[in-house]
Amino acid sequence: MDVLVVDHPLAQSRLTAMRDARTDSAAFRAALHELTTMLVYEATRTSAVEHYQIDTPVAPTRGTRLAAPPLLVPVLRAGLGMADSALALLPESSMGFVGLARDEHTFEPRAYMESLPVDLTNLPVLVLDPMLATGGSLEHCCRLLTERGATDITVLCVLAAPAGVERLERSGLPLRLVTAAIDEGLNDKAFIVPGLGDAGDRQFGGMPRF
Ligand SMILES: O=P(O)(O)OC[C@H]1O[C@H](OP(=O)(O)OP(=O)(O)O)[C@H](O)[C@@H]1O
Ligand SMILES: O=c1cc[nH]c(=O)[nH]1
Ligand SMILES: [Mg+2]
Repeated sequence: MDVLVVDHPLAQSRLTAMRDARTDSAAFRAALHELTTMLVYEATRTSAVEHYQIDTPVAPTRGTRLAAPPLLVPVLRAGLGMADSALALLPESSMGFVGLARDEHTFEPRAYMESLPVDLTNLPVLVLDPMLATGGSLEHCCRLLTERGATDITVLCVLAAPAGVERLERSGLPLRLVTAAIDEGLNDKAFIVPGLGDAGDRQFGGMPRF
């Protein structure tokens, strides 16, 4: 699996703001928006392009656009905070949604929402979820996508734990991972260490578990 760590100083400064326990929800969301812009920019660096003819005010010239704008798939809740900035950079993209909540005791993802196109053949997909911890949630999401024919999936996250990276690698799914950092590991509650806490709660506040 191809793994890209975006270690640009501007990306790392947004990540630091997100890690800092003193950062309030508004500032956390703002840092996530800006960091997502940088992650999308790096993730699409190698995207296929097509050329077409345009006229500047001075002369005809060759224009460039993405050959196939990717389907964006934020994983609810935490991935919602990445959706707007990704769509701003990729305005021709469509968006699908997957809702997953990790069980606090088993750490297994529980699916509660799935809104995706039926056929993803020949469509690149950009999955948005800030956290790759055990990897259970993102593996589940990516399987939903490959069951619909996706063969070109880029997972965009803010933080990854080595266990999650290994799990995605072992899954054999057609994935690429773009992240701002790979952290030390997981604690006994399967939270990333040093991490940033619960990315959903830090954006939107705590919520009762089902
Ligand atoms: O790699 P894993 O061990 O599966 O953990 C990562 C998942 O946990 C978080 O979501 P969470 O279940 O907390 O839901 P939320 O976004 O609603 O807070 C995060 O956004 C990932 O989806
Ligand atoms: O550290 C973690 C692990 C899973 N989900 C989060 O939001 N944070
Ligand atoms: Mg959460």
